[in-house]
Order: sequence, then structure tokens, then C-alpha cells
Amino acid sequence: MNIQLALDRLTKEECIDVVNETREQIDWIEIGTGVIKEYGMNFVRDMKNRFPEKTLVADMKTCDAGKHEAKQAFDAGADITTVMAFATNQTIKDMLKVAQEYGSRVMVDLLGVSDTNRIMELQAIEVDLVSLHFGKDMQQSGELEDEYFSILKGQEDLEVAVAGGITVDSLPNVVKHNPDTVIVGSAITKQEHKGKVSEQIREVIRDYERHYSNRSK
Ligand SMILES: O=C(CO)[C@H](O)[C@H](O)COP(=O)(O)O
Repeated sequence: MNIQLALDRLTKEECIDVVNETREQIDWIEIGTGVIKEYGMNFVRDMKNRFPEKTLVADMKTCDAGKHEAKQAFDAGADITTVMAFATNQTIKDMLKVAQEYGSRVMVDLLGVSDTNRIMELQAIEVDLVSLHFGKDMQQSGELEDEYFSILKGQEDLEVAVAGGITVDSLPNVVKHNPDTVIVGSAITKQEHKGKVSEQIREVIRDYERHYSNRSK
């Protein structure tokens, strides 16, 4: 199971520092939407140059003009770019085509999706990577519950990332759903001892994997 570190609401310097502090534990680095809006694609490029061994996710949250935005992300060195699930199929298909040309990937953000038909439509256009996302603003009045995972039940072919206010304490409830990637932001980036928290997160995952290594979704 991968750990994706989400870099949101941070300065450039803070982003670099937190990755340096957690580098041994994390697998994927997400440049958050707000950070991209603040610093642009040059910062995505800079982070890929600094941390070339990590899978770099540009959280573009594209909703239109897919071809152009996918090219922007991949030209800047992103290995994965994101698109909202409510975008048109044409937008997503255009992005998947660009990704194929670059040897890169597209992650479809399922924020707000509650209809399994949309999951089937996404699979029909050959989406293979999605993120179950309990949004920052939704976190003001709730948390990622078990039922949130039901939309993906039985979807063995989809690679799944999960995000939304995940902490060391809530992680056992998340990993039991056996996602491929756990996305953690504030629970690491807003802590004083970031390296230590990332170690605790890795340990919870290791513990789960030791006990349930062959479990399917
Ligand atoms: O995409 C995001 C916000 O739109 C974040 O990356 C995601 O929610 C993870 O961050 P946190 O753990 O702080 O919720």
C-alpha cells in the first residue's frame, strides 16, 4: 500500500521541508491544487527535479480542457494528473490519450460521486485509477465512513486511492478496505513531528499488510 503525501496550504519551502522530513516513508508526492494555483507548473517541475525517485501527482482537479491540462502536468514532470469524475467523458478520454503518449497516468477524483453507474461509465472509457475523496469542506461536518467505500465494492480492476482527513487514529478503519494508496495531508503536514507521524502511518500499514497480505478488495 502506497502512502501519498498531500501538500496543501503550504509555502514552497514548507512543501520541500515536509518531503525531506518524511522522504523515507512516503511513496507518492501530491502537489495540491492550491499549491499549483499559487506557484504554477514550475513548482511541479522543481519538485520532480528534487525528488525524482517519487511518483509525482499533480492534483490539477481538471474539469474541462483535459488535453491541454494533462499536457501541462506531464510536461512539468508529473507522473499522474487528476481529473474530476463529473468532467465529461470526452475530457477524461482526452487526458487518458495524452497520458498514454507520455507513459503517465490519470487519477479520477470521485468527490461527490455516489452513483455506481458513474463508476461503470468510467471503467467503460478505460479509467484504471480513481480516488475516493472525502473533501476538505465535507470534513467540517463529518468524516470518511465505511459506507463511503461501498461505491467501489467488487470493482477489482480499479486501482484505488483514498483521501480525506485521514489520521494515524482513523487509518486502521481505512486500510481494512485494502486501498492501493492512502492519501494523507494535514495529519502529517500540520504536525510538529512530521517524520514521526509518517513513521506511525507506515507502521499501521505494515501491520495491516502483515496480517492480511492476500486479501482482495
Ligand atoms: O485533495 C485534497 C483536498 O482537496 C487533499 O489532498 C486530500 O483531502 C488529503 O488531504 P487531508 O488529509 O488534509 O484531507
